Amino acid sequence: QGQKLHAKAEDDSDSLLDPPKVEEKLGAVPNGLSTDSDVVKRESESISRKTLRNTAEKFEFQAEVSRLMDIIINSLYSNKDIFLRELISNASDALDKIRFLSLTDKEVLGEGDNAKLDIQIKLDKEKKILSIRDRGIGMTKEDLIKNLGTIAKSGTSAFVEKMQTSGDLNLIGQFGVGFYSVYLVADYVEVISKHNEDKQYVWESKADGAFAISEDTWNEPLGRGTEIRLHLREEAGEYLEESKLKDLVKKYSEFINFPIYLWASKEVDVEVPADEDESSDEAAESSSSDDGESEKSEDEDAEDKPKTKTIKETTYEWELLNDVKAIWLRNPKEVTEEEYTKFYHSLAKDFGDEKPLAWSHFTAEGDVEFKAVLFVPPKAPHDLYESYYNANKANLRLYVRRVFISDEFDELLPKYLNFLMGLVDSDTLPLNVSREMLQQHSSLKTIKKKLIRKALDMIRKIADEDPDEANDKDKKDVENSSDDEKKGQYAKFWNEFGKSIKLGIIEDSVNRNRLAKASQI
Ligand SMILES: Nc1ncnc2c1ncn2[C@@H]1O[C@H](COP(=O)(O)OP(=O)(O)OP(=O)(O)O)[C@@H](O)[C@H]1O
Repeated sequence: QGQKLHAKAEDDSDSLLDPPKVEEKLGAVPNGLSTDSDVVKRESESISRKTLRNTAEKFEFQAEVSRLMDIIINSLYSNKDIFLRELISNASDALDKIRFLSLTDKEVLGEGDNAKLDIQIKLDKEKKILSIRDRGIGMTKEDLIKNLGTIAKSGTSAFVEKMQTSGDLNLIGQFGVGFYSVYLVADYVEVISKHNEDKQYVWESKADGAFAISEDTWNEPLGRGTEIRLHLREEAGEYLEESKLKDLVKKYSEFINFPIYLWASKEVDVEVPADEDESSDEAAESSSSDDGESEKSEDEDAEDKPKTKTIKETTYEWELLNDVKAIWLRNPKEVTEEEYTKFYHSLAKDFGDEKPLAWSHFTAEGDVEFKAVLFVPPKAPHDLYESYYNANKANLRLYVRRVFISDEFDELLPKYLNFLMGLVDSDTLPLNVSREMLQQHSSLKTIKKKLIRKALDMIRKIADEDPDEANDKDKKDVENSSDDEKKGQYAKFWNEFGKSIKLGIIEDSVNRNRLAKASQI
């Protein structure tokens, strides 16, 4: 549980929070404010700034989280881009969660804009603020306290340790602490969040060991969801460039299943009156003179002079940055090796250079219909055997008719195959039932059976295609395959996952023979 330092820490809160000036905060309001409402907002904010300082609750980060943040803040790691990928991935998870809840309770989505399940990125060049907003599930005050600082996840210390040896921050998402990567580029971060069951709150921290939470009475109401505002460090100015953000979204967030928009500038040609100043002066005069002739003389003017001219004007609009496409719905023949590799990286949150050792993309037909993509990762996850008997360790994402349901269904694969990554999307399973009911659905057994068969075939194929394993007759049909690439793959597989196959031989009597074949090394 987080340690609350001061409930009413007026004196200290200045140094901790040092909230941006009134104008700064206004500058970051996502949809812009009209001049009229500016005044009202300014007023309400200057009141609430006091409230913020008076009522801000301060918390200390859990020790491991603090260490992690120190490492990130002081990191010389050059690939700072990864923070955006982590934030978008969190936004997408939050959207998946609310969409899932809406299957059994439509009301949770609300109406109008609230029901739009998208991600919005906005820049404020002047104030150097980058904000990412989603209309996902949002966080209650309690969630903010727990999730962003006080409860360290099991991956936190594992990641801190890993960082000390490898220094590779790229792996952060795999350890479940991706959020903190924001401090690679920002020195002050605000998380504004609204959950259906709570008020709107602001979490803020300068990564100096503490964070603060206040009820949000000054920002625009979010309706539902979360907005993360990054007050960028001086040297992180590149993230205020639209082109940079567009490239990053393309590179890292290709497989996000929700639209990602950027509030992007656009030069447009606008027709304006040729000599605007003059004519408006005249118009002003004529309207004030209020004599019957004024209209007539304006018309005469307009006939003599060119009426309009074209000027360039900058306008802003939401630009869609991604194709919301589900790779698993495509014909496997049309998906390239590179696309599978990238898809694997995004599923596994593993953004190294390594390709998966194998994959299988198939459609099952018959009583139970589903599509699936399975991957054998190039490396075993850091905690594969540590948590072998724990539930909720499955790495398969279950979708029903393209809607993400859960990645904690251990009914889909036996434990010994938990090292596989991938997803299953079924049209046969019902959409509008609770997770518990789904878990008991009879189709799951059939899905599981087929997945195991396909998984074992895929593993068998690693051996069959590996020239190093060429002591049996099936090798002829793979002679033409890219031998070099396949060479040594099976030994690599065995090294990483051999223990799982051995456990399978003990645990899965039905597939014992198949498993024995897969372990012919
Ligand atoms: N945009 C968001 N909306 C709702 N909850 C969020 C959001 N961002 C973060 N969270 C919450 O904060 C937690 C911590 O996020 P963090 O990125 O550190 O870890 P993670 O999302 O669990 O793992 P990963 O880094 O692998 O995505 C999340 O598990 C989630 O509960």
